[in-house]
Amino acid sequence: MTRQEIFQQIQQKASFLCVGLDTDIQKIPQHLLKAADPIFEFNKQIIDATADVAVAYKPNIAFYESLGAKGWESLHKTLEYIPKNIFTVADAKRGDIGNTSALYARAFFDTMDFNSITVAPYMGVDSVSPFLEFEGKWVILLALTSNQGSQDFQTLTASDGRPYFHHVLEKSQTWGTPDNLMYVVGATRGEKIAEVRSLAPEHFFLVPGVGAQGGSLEDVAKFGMNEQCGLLVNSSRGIIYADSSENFAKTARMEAQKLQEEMKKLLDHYL
Ligand SMILES: O=C(O)c1cc(=O)[nH]c(=O)n1[C@@H]1O[C@H](COP(=O)(O)O)[C@@H](O)[C@H]1O
Repeated sequence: MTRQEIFQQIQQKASFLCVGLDTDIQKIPQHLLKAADPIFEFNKQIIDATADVAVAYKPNIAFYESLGAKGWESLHKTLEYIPKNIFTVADAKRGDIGNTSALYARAFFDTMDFNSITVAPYMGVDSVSPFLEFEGKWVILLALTSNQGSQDFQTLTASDGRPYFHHVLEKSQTWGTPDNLMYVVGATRGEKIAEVRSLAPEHFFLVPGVGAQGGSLEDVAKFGMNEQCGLLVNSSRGIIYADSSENFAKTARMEAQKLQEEMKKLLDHYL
């Protein structure tokens, strides 16, 4: 999927919402446990309920691989079920020496047909570039993450006096382009989003941390939006676990729609 196609979808839906499919067998409504594949059944209903307000879905791979072969099967079925015009993110946070990264890339881009994958930059160029070799696919590189531990390394000062995440943003722009590289920038880092935007004016950002982690959507738009919106804002728990009753999908839709309505206002204001 191209950058233009992602932007078109954002305009059509007046939304830059990514719904996180962090589907936890311990948290899904009890009545679904009777289904042959409860994880898929849950995802299917969430997708049906939110597809008109979501421009992306992000299954977090940990929730699936923790269940072994059955979990991978649920993931495959979920990916197949997502409408083809909606952007898909394999939130796998991979990255290893070159030949291993090449196989991770094959797993998520060939064996499965995800549009993108989250990748950790720590091992450098040869760990990231195998993912960038796939035509039409995207790397979403961790730049400044939403968690507390992001301060352990990402914001440390390098020998030239600038924080490490600045180096990640600058160096990686020699590896990929705004047409195959996005960055993860946590919503919990409000004012820092402007700093990231100044270093990567054209790139799309995947922004997790709105909802359960307390990030402000308004700040994300204020500091991060560019001419093509340039944002995919993720919420997982805030949408999919808003209700644990049989009405979960309806409530998930209401939560997703609330975010979409706020996003529409922000798009009208900033674009
Ligand atoms: O790469 C990610 O998606 C990610 C990066 C980051 O900095 N922070 C972060 O929370 N995430 C993911 O985004 C999702 C956030 O989920 P909620 O906090 O439930 O909305 C989880 O799947 C996290 O693994």
